[in-house]
Order: sequence, then structure tokens, then C-alpha cells
Amino acid sequence: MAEQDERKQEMLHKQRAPEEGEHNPEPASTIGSETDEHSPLTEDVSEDVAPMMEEFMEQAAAQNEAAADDIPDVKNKPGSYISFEKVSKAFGDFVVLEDVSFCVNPGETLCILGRSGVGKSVSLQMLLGFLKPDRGMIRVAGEDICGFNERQLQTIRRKVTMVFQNGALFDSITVGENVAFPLRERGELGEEQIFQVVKGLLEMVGVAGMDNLLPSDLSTGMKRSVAIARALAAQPEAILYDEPTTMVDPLMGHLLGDLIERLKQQLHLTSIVVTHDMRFAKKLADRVVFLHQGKAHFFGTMEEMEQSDDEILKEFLTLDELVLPA
Ligand SMILES: Nc1ncnc2c1ncn2[C@@H]1O[C@H](COP(=O)(O)OP(=O)(O)OP(=O)(O)O)[C@@H](O)[C@H]1O
Repeated sequence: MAEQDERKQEMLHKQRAPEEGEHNPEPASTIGSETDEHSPLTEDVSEDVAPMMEEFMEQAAAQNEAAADDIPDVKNKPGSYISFEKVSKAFGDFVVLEDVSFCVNPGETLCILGRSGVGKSVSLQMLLGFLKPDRGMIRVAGEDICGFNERQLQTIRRKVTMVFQNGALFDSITVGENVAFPLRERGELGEEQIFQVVKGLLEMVGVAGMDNLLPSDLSTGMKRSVAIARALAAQPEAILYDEPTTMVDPLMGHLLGDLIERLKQQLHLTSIVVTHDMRFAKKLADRVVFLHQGKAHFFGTMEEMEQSDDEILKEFLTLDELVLPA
């Protein structure tokens, strides 16, 4: 334990005080600041790994654009990347979702809102095939996944990655090895390239130089940043975030929000964000779905939600204002 503390201090010190002549990655707090909202994702990446990272990011962006083009049209309109069509799910007699429909277009960010226990996480789990709906259809990348077997679901889980609240990192291996994991699985890069991508991704998400730490050495926010780096290493077409701002301080929440926004702008990543954090939803969401008593009570833009006369929506928004300090 003392050894780990020592290692963490050493890494943190390295981050603050680079050797003379060494590239000084920007501290996390300047990533995506208000004045430079959509600065390039690779802006904070060290010179030695920048060419590799630019190539990696360009490849990801091209792949996501191609994925969007591959989605079949529905009734002569571009199809959604993910859609729920009249989805119902119950556990025993307890109905969680009933005839719930919503969709996310390629490159769009959807926020799933609603009080505790309304089925937000259950929706994400169904989307990855960890739970099956009782009725209805769930389409991902143009395919109805409800009848998929485990092997087919693995293919979907490579296209759509989840960032869990706790990061779900492998505890017994280092941060760097966690991020390298999907790269090794894909088997396309050599060790030197993997090293460069891992370093670059960690710099990009604001946890530069933490490669050799264990997940247990990191704060909750850092774990989540590493989980995003690991998700990006897999070059997914979509990322699902389960409560990304829970248990992190407002600055870290802001940084995560900026990162998700830049991933959308520059990689055309499709995102679904489950959140209780209305400020976060306002910042990120192209559209929101509000779940209430088993139904998709509202599906539209944040602006439409705020202007709605619906009493349940008004109550939800008012309660949020009361709970959150200005
Ligand atoms: N595997 C399961 N078996 C039985 N019940 C479950 C299971 N998973 C979820 N539930 C129940 O389904 C309901 C919805 O759960 P879910 O985790 O989706 O809520 P949520 O909207 O994400 O809530 P929160 O905001 O508190 O995380 C809850 O009552 C939960 O207890």
C-alpha cells in the first residue's frame, strides 16, 4: 500500500513538474475550456505520440461516418443508430418499462432522464443484450438485436461500449494495461504503437502519466476518465455512459462533459447518457427521453422539455432547480 502511495505521488509529481525540455501536457483543468470549446482532441497529446494519435482518431472518425452511411433508411428517411420500438420489460409482476419508444441518430447525444428506479439502467442493459425485453424491438446499427445469440451480441458490444459508474476497470492490472486491453484484443497494432495510443488516450482524457498506477490508486473521476480512454481504445461507434457525473466534483463533471461533446464533434460518436444531472443534460443532449411510470413520458429536445406545459415535466424540472444550487 505504501509502495502504491509512493508510486501515485511520483506520478502526480511527474504530471506537475515535467523534466526540462519535456513536453508539458496541459493540466486536466484546461481541457475543452469555455473559450476553446471544440479544440482538437489531440491538442493536449505529447509530440512523440501525436502522429499516431491523429491517425488513430482519423480512423475512428472515418469508421463512424461509414457506420452512419451503412444504416438502412426507414421509410425513405435515414435510420437511427439505436432505437427502442414499443419495448416492455417486467421483473415478475413489477413492470419497469411499457411500450417505450425513442431513438438516437448517428452522431447524436441522447440523455435518458427520470427519477430513481424508472428503468434508465435497465434500458442500457437491454441495449447491450445483458437483459432481454419481454416485448418490442431494439435496433442497434440497423439490426434488431433481441433475438441475437451471445456471439452476435459480442459483435454489438464491440460497436457499442459502456462506461460504467465505477469505471469497471480490471483491478489487478495497471491503468495502462486496462487501456491497452481492447487494442491487444483487436490485434492490429504492434507493442510500440499500443504504447503510443495508450499514452495519447490517457493524455487526451486528462490523466496523463498514470499508466503505471493501479485502478485502486485513482479517484472516482479519474477511474471514469480511464474507462473512457479504454472505451475509445476499442474504437466504438457509440458509447453509453451510466451516470458519468455521479460522485465527481463539479470541475471533473465539466471536463467529462467537454470530452463527451468533443468526441461527438470530432469522432461523430453516438452517445447515450443516463444522468440525474440536468445541467449536464442541457449541455450535451441533442434530445432527451424522460421516463416516468414505465412510459417514455417525453421524447424531444431539452428546449421543448423546458417549454412544455406538462405538469409532470414541470415538477421534475422545478424539483431539480430546488435540489441543485445555482
Ligand atoms: N435484474 C433485475 N432483477 C429484478 N429487478 C431489477 C433488475 N434490474 C433492475 N431491477 C429493478 O428495475 C427497476 C429499474 O431499475 P434501474 O436500475 O433501471 O433504475 P434507474 O432508473 O437506473 O434508477 P437510478 O437512477 O436509481 O439508478 C428498479 O426497481 C430495480 O430494482
